[in-house]
Amino acid sequence: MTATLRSPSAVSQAKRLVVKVGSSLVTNEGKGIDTAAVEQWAGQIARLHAQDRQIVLVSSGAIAEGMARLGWPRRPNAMHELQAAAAVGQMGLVQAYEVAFARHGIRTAQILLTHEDLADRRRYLNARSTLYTLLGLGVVPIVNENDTVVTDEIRLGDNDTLGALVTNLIEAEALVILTDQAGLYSADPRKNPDAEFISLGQAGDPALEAMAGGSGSNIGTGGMLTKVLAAKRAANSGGHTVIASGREPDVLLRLSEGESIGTELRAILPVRSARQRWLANHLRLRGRITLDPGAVRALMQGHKSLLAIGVTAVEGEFERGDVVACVDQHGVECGRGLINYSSSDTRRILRQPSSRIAEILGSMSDPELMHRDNMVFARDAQALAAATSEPG
Ligand SMILES: Nc1ncnc2c1ncn2[C@@H]1O[C@H](COP(=O)(O)OP(=O)(O)O)[C@@H](O)[C@H]1O
Ligand SMILES: N[C@@H](CCC(=O)OP(=O)(O)O)C(=O)O
Repeated sequence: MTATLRSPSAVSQAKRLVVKVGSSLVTNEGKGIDTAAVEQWAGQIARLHAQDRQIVLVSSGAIAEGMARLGWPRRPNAMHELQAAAAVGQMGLVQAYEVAFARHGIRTAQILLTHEDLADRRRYLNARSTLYTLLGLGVVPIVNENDTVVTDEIRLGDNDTLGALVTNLIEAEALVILTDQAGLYSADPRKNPDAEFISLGQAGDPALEAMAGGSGSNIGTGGMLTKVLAAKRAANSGGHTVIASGREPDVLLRLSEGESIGTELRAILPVRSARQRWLANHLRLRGRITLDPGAVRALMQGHKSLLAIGVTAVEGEFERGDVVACVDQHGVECGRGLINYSSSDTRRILRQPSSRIAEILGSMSDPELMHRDNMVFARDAQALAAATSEPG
C-alpha cells in the first residue's frame, strides 16, 4: 500500500521539475535499455510538457548499457573499463530518449556534467544558462555525469546527488527520483519484509538517513541514502522531493495530478541564495581549517566573518579564493567559504589578531580570513552543540 492521503502533492504544484531515473530501472536490471519503460516516461513527460511544465531528465544507465552492449557479464572494477563502458552506453541512452521523445515532437539535448563543472563558478553559471536556454526552447535536457572524464576522487558516482545539484542549479520546485522500490521504508525492504513504508517526511530529517542505511557510513554508495541526502540538498533551493517506483503506471502524470504516490520529502528549511548553494554544493574542498569554540559560536550563532585569531589548525594546500571548510575541534563542519589567504599564509597568521597580519605577512589584503558574505553556515545542530558544550 503506497498511496495515502497527502495533499497537496509537491509535484502537482511544480512548474519546473527534475526527474531522475536510476540504472537498474533504465536498463532492466542490467539487461539493456528498457525501451518500453523509456517510452512510458517520455510519453508522460510529453503530457507534462503540454501543460507548460519544464522538465529536466537525469538518467543513469550508461555503464550498465555499455556493459550489455560490450557483452560484459560483470561490472568491471578498473576505472578505465567503467569509463569505456559509459562511453559506449551513453550512445544507447541518448538514442533511446531521442527516439522516444521525437514520437511526441519533442527535442532532447545531451548534457554531461562533472563535479568540477559545478564547482567552478564560471562553468556552473554556463551550465545554468545553457539549461535555461534549452528549457526556454522547449527542449528536454537529458543529463548524466560525464563518466568518461571523471576520476575516482572527483566523481559524484551516483545520480541522486547529480539530480539534486541540477534541481538547485535551475531552481526546480520538485525532484522526482524514480527507482525500483515504491519509496523509502523504515529499513531496506529487500532485507526486512516488515519494514514500514514512509509516505511523508521532512527533507533533512536525520531520522530518515538512519532508515536509509545508517548516517554517514554509507554515503556515496548509492541505494536509498543518496536519495534521502539528495532531498536534503534539493531543499536548499526550496525543491520538494518524491521518491517513487518508476514502474508504477503513469507515475509522473498521477503525481502531477496530486495523487500521493511514493515518499514525499518536503522542503521546509529556509531557502539559500544561489551563491550560498554554490558554496554548499562543493563536494570536495581543497582544505579545512579548525576553529576554536569561540569562533565556532561566532559563525554558527552570529553568522560573523571569520578572523585568523579563532583558527587553531590548517589542513591541505589552497590559494586565496578557494573554497575551504571550517570545522570545530571534533572535525564537524560548521561552515565554509572563500578564503582570503593561501594555506601557507593562513598557517603563519593563525591564532593571531588581524592587527598583526601586516607585520607577519608584510601586507594585509583583508582583515578577515573569510568574509561572512562569502560564507555559508552549517544548519547542523550537531556542530553547534559541540561548540556550545565547550567553555571558551
Ligand atoms: N530504507 C530503504 N527503503 C527502500 N529501499 C532501500 C532502503 N534502504 C536501502 N534500500 C535499497 O535501495 C535500493 C535502491 O537504490 P539503487 O539500487 O541505488 O537505485 P537506483 O539505481 O534507482 O538509484 C533498493 O532496491 C533497496 O534495496
Ligand atoms: N553515471 C552512471 C550512473 C551512476 C549510478 O549508478 O547512478 P544510480 O543508478 O542512479 O545510483 C551511469 O550512467 O552509468
